[in-house]
Amino acid sequence: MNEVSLKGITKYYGSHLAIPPLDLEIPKGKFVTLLGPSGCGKTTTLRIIAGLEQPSGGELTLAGKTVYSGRDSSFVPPEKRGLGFIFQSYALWPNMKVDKNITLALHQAKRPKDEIDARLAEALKKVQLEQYGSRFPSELSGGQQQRVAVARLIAARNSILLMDEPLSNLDAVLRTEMRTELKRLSRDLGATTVYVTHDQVEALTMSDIIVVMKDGVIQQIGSPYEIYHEPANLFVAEFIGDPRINVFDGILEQRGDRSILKLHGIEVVLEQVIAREGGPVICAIRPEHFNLHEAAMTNGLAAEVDVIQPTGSQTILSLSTKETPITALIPRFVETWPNRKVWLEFVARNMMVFDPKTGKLITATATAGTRSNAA
Ligand SMILES: Nc1ncnc2c1ncn2[C@@H]1O[C@H](COP(=O)(O)OP(=O)(O)OP(=O)(O)O)[C@@H](O)[C@H]1O
Repeated sequence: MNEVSLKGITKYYGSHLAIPPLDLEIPKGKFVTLLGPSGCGKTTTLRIIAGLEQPSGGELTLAGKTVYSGRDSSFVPPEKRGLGFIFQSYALWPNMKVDKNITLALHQAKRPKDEIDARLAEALKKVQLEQYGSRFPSELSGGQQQRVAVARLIAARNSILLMDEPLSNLDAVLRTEMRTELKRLSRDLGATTVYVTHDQVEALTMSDIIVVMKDGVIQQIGSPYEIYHEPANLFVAEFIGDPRINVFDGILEQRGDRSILKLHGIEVVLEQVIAREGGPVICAIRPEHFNLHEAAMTNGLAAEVDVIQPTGSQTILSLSTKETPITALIPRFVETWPNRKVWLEFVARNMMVFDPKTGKLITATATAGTRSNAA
């Protein structure tokens, strides 16, 4: 049974339809991220699950219990849904010390004192704030306050956790640390987590399942691998990946038993035959999927290295060609490029092809990229 189930959920703000009928099934124990650009309806969807927003129609079930139904207008309020929240602002009570902030809900639920003390100690230990129980939130750094919010979730032991951009106020180093902590928390609690972000790195690093949304409509539901390597459409392909995927206009030609892509004067023989008539298509290739050559190649795209940006383990190269700017990513630290002229080889296996009218993927690039799982 799915832990969170949305069936035909809609949401109007006045006459504005923010969420057209939305179906989403979230399996128990999974870390699911709602990802998309600003205004795509991620927060509204999360607030509907939380009960902070009343839908306009549809049905919502949590752990098999209907908490909203448009049919009879039944609505279970947030405090009765048994959910744990962590939002952008940590929502700590400023006038309560850390230990009270963590245990407030347990006191309200009239749990026995021994149990509350034990859960508090465990939660403070998990977030390494054992010495901070008697401080006020204002006496803590932003990262420590965030950890108090995490400790509150640990102590509450909710089986469904809802998180809305919880890391957006943190600096880069803390953000990476907290990413690990939240992922560990979700795993250790065996919780079903619904996480909202517009940050694709967070989505890729933390999720079991990513739900990509645009204008309130789900574009794709898949594992991080599928979303990255087999994007359902051009929107997903362009939204995921940093640096962005390179996109070209191309022509598909069927020649004998081969499908060939022609773009910018070069030809790429595709590994699979595409079962459709030849004609204009949109091709896309990720920056890490070029091979760069110093010597001229007949079937390589001539380019000039324009800007070099080393990021540490990788270097982003901005290249110019006669037709279009291209971004390439190479897996080493590069500061200078002796001879600016290069030839870009397209790796056919990694070329994605999209329908120019619908934007839908027409090649299944299941073999793209290298998928590896530690033994
Ligand atoms: N209280 C409100 N009143 C009117 N319109 C709203 C309200 N809240 C959200 N909307 C609209 O609903 C749509 C979805 O908003 P929502 O906040 O869910 O998007 P989001 O993807 O979470 O964006 P962001 O990342 O910027 O928070 C947007 O068009 C927004 O303008």
